[in-house]
Amino acid sequence: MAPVNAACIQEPTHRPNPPLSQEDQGIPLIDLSSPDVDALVEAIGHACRQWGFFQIINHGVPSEHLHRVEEAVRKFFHLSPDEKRKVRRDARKVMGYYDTEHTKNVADWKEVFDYTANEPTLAAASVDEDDDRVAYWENQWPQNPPEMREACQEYAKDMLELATRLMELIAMSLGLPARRFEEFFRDHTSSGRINRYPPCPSPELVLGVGPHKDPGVLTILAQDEVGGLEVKRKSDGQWIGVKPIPDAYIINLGDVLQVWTNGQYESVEHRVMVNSVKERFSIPFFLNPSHYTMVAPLEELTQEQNAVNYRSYNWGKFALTRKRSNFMKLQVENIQIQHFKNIPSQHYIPDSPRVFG
Ligand SMILES: O=C(O)CCC(=O)C(=O)O
Ligand SMILES: [Fe+2]
Repeated sequence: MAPVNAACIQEPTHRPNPPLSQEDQGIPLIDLSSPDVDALVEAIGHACRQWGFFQIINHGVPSEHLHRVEEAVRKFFHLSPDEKRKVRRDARKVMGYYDTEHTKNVADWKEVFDYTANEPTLAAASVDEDDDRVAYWENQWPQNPPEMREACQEYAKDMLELATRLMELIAMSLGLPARRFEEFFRDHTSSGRINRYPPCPSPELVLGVGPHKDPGVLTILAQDEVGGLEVKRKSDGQWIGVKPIPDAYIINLGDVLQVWTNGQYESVEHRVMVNSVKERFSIPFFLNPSHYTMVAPLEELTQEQNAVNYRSYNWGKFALTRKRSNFMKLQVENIQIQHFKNIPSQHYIPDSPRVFG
């Protein structure tokens, strides 16, 4: 087993504390096949407000599609490091394999494969606010195993369908028309990811993924039976283990939804613990808007609340800034959604890092 690299070691206050983590204390479980739409919308609204995190069952995604991805990626991750690095992600090619991701400047104990769902994806070329040039993200599929490409592409279609349905339910839970969010996804920048967390000789010192909030609209996550994901409960800040449930998906709200709802719904911090015995796989799908979307609180909701709680920002530039900071260790704090929060009677936030560029 590879020894723990110093770059992965968490500050003592961030280290996992397995004996204290309580599994699944009330994380909502929602049956999407319920014929009572009003009750479903109410359950979704409640879960979004109280937790920002919930699990769904009977979601309509064929389980064979997920199993096909699981089998293919297991073969891929068990190839030699040299073989995997043939499709390595770098600063220019933003999709592919990598094993150097950092969350908030500490290296994660994991390896990853990323692919874009809408290929080629129209994206921002630069983090500079005055630079309007666009780039196209393309996928790098491994030659081995050859079936991985098709399995992931088929799965991405399922995820988009499910995400569209969830966004309709979320819109209704806010008293908005079901298709209120549709306009933001014309050239969506959604992506799929496979996380593999190898067994670790010192799981008490590291995290598979450090505490973070997902930056996009929402995440649909499949986890295997090993467990390790924890969510920070909004009501008391306790870390709660998210119990693996066969055939369920975990949904967590991202920062964009927090801003669109003017803070009515919040993205929630989560992290991943690893263990010394078993490898773990998780398969998230990140629903993201078109790169040119100016993310801002929806007018209907700011009128209702008579306040605008966030400044608007360009999604493509935000996403690119975050992608770069996750890829290497930086000397400054990386960009976070709280930097866009409006503070009454204050025009700027003195200690915020430079936002773009
Ligand atoms: O592995 C998990 O359970 C969660 C991973 C995660 O939070 C992420 O990839 O953003
Ligand atoms: Fe996450």
